[in-house]
Amino acid sequence: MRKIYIFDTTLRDGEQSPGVNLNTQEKVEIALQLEKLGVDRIEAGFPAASPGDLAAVNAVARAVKNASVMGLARSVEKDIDAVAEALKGAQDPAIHIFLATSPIHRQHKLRMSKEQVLETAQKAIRYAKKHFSRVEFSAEDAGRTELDFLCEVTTLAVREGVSVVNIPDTVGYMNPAEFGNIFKTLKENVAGIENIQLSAHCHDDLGMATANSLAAILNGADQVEGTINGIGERAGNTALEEVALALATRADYFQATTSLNLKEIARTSRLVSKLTGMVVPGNKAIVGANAFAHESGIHQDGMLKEKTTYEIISPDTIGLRDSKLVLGKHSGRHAFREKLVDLGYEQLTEEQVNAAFGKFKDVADRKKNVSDEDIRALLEEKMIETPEVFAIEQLVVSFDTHATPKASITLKTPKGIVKTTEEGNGSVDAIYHAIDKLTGETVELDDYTIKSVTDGTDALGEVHVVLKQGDSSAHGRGVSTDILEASARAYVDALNRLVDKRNGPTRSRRDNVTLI
Ligand SMILES: CC(=O)SCCNC(=O)CCNC(=O)[C@H](O)C(C)(C)COP(=O)(O)OP(=O)(O)OC[C@H]1O[C@@H](n2cnc3c(N)ncnc32)[C@H](O)[C@@H]1OP(=O)(O)O
Ligand SMILES: CC(C)C(=O)C(=O)O
Ligand SMILES: [Mg+2]
Repeated sequence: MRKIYIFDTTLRDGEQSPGVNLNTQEKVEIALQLEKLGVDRIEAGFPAASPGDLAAVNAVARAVKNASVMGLARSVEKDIDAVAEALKGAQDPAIHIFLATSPIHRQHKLRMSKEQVLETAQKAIRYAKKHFSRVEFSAEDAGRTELDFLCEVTTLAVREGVSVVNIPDTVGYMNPAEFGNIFKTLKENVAGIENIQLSAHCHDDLGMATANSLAAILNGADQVEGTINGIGERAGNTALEEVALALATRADYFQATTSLNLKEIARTSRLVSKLTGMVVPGNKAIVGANAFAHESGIHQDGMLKEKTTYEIISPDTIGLRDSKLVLGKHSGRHAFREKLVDLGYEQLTEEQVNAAFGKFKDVADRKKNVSDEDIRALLEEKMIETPEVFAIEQLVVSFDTHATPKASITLKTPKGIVKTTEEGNGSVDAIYHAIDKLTGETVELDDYTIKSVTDGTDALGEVHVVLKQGDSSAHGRGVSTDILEASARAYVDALNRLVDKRNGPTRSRRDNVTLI
């Protein structure tokens, strides 16, 4: 297996993400985690950018012991001096200098001819070599540089004794075939290329950074540059975790490996996200919250039978505990039953599971994710099987800050389906008036409590009421994503229990199940 060197630029190119600004302490914290992850090279910043960045790079240089710490410089002496200053005290320092080589950059930005570019690069490399034994040279915008000129620049850099020539696709313009061909061409045409390392530095403007980096590896690149979570200028850089996992998962194809301790990937990703404030999208490869989550019934069934049906990477490879089976409206009975067993409801009959599953699908239609608490709440309600003397068929509530709240209820009663509309001091009061009228029961509301059983605005609300009727009282509970519906259900549940009590010994089947 060929070793691919990992050059992490989270603290430099990653910090170039709009809105990201890491202080010294944060840079050191990330650098130490990158060291644990096992990256070979850490580009800690751009020391000429500001005294603060110079100090931060210096702090990183002094803290890190097991990776080479590097700083970036333009091909100008004062930038190189700043890197030399910043890397004082580093165990294994190296400099990264760059100069754009593409016609667009030469003409419009640098305003240099090809000859001036070659001359400037040569002078800068020579100057850098006075301070550093290891110099990396980058031909900025290499992707849009004429191939013969890129060969010329690389030949010069090799001749001047750099250790690494980096080929950046600065604007993410390349596709894998083209980018791979650059490496093949350099390998075949640059004298002495075998004495240096070739590096790939890709950006993700067209979503091809990882693919381009892998194409570079297949065509001879020794090093890949990138960032954790793919953060960076504009659409970001190559996500290093993607390259590392592609190499590890498809070692059969790439025949290459890295020195990364893959188990540190999840932790590193979380830290970088926390300190940069760059939220990792849920569907992000490898480190997104959904990367090891399965929602649909067919996939969950496959996962329960054999994980490799739907997972090419085991979550524990990157330091996560387990895959997640997320219950939602696409889930099926296999996953639902598994969840019930997990939650301690293994004694339920097939009939009870089916009834609970139907209820679960109702909630899932209204809620993005159905949590463990939601399921517990649903089951507890389902399993207390008091005979349903009264049942809500429909509830319509009208609320207006300038009018009296009204509730229209359609109720199933022993006399048939009945309907009424009543007003109240609030929406719940109107609902309870309407239910009183339809049931003909005279009760007193002794207690009413409401709580959210799960998180978020689409959480399940749980309402508890206590109704008194003469000497008798009964507790009722209702659960719904809508608190008015939960209130109505709790009230009707309590009424049913009162009637059940009045009718003598319970006819409910609640003894079959254990309530938690
Ligand atoms: C592709 C990349 O990611 S490159 C790295 C990008 N990162 C950064 O730019 C972050 C740090 N940069 C900074 O803090 C500032 O830009 C500084 C301190 C480097 C320079 O600031 P200023 O002196 O104010 O110059 P400014 O940024 O406005 O312009 C850049 C100048 O550098 C020149 N330049 C750009 N790249 C290079 C290079 N590799 N070598 C030499 N000169 C360069 C530009 O042509 C321009 O020169 P000009 O002033 O003669 O027109
Ligand atoms: C400085 C260079 C390597 C860079 O970040 C780029 O070209 O994208
Ligand atoms: Mg870059």
